[in-house]
Amino acid sequence: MAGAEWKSLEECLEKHLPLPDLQEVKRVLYGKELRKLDLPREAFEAASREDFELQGYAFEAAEEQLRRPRIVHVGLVQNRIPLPANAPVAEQVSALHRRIKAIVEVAAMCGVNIICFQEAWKKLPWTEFAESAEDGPTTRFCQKLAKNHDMVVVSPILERDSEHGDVLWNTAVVISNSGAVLGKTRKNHIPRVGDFNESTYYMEGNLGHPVFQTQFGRIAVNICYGRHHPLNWLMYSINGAEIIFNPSATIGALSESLWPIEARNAAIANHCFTCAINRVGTEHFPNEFTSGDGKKAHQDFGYFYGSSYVAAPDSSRTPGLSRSRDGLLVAKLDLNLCQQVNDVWNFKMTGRYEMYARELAEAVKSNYSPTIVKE
Ligand SMILES: NC(=O)NCCC(=O)O
Repeated sequence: MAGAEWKSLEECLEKHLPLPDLQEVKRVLYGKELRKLDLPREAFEAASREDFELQGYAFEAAEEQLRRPRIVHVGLVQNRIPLPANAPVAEQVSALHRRIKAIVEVAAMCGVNIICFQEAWKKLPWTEFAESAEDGPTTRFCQKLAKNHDMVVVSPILERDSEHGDVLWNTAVVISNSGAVLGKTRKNHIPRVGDFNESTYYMEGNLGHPVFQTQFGRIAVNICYGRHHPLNWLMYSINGAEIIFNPSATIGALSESLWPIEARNAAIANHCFTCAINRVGTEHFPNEFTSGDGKKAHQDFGYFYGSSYVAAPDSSRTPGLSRSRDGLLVAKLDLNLCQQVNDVWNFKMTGRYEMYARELAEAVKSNYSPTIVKE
């Protein structure tokens, strides 16, 4: 399993494939080649000074007679944790805030309207990271960023809900570009796979599938492991999401072959844009742990492979950010594309939701027996 030394799938293809083959491979793997965004020189200079990758791509939609283009620039941020996992909690938080601030400043130079960070999660002693979604230090920090840069901020945190007995949740706070907290959404599906046994970390989300109306479009957040659940994406889409962010923390050995497929498939199946964001690097913990999966005790989860990307309803997608570096991916979207693709493929119209609702309602009953026709 490659670590940081294997930079990206895209770099590998470009290095090894002759141009005509490369073009066909890109057509199949990426839908089509997207135009690179002409981002400001100062943004590239700042990104290089701060040592993170910056890439930008544009998704186009057809011109319409009655609607003007609905252009929005999204920013996806992937990063290593700046300090080791056993550094004092307050120092880790400040270092993360400093790193994010530097990246958000570059996003502002690139005209980003909505920015989303990667997933946040951990257990003891990292429960000390947990904070109020409404007025914790990270939310207050993000409110300032949002207001200063006129940018919607999606901020995944570990939430401590002190109004309900200090319950911990894996939460994304959505902050309007006015600086006001628009609301929050919680991770609906908690992984019980390999080392990612988060069932002892926090509870399954209880807020359903909220969609947030922002000045730039309707957005939702499907947190990490939720991306394996097609119905989770579906419900955000049924509630009207035009862009679904998927802040994640996942490692190569477990999910790298799933990564390019799942968010991209969700964009296609739901006539919306999806933004898949993964962290970078290997994180070491002071104590060994096992996950009862037959593997030897170890002190890290494995390699978080970055590779953040944006996918569109017409099956096109951006290349991924690198597997090894912090990065900011800027994508220019025309939200008109969602309805345009819907009008061609009609997945909502042909979805037969009433039939599935009826069948699922039966299937979850304890006395259900599956319909299997036998000779
Ligand atoms: N953070 C998290 O839910 N990780 C689970 C692993 C995965 O979904 O790939």
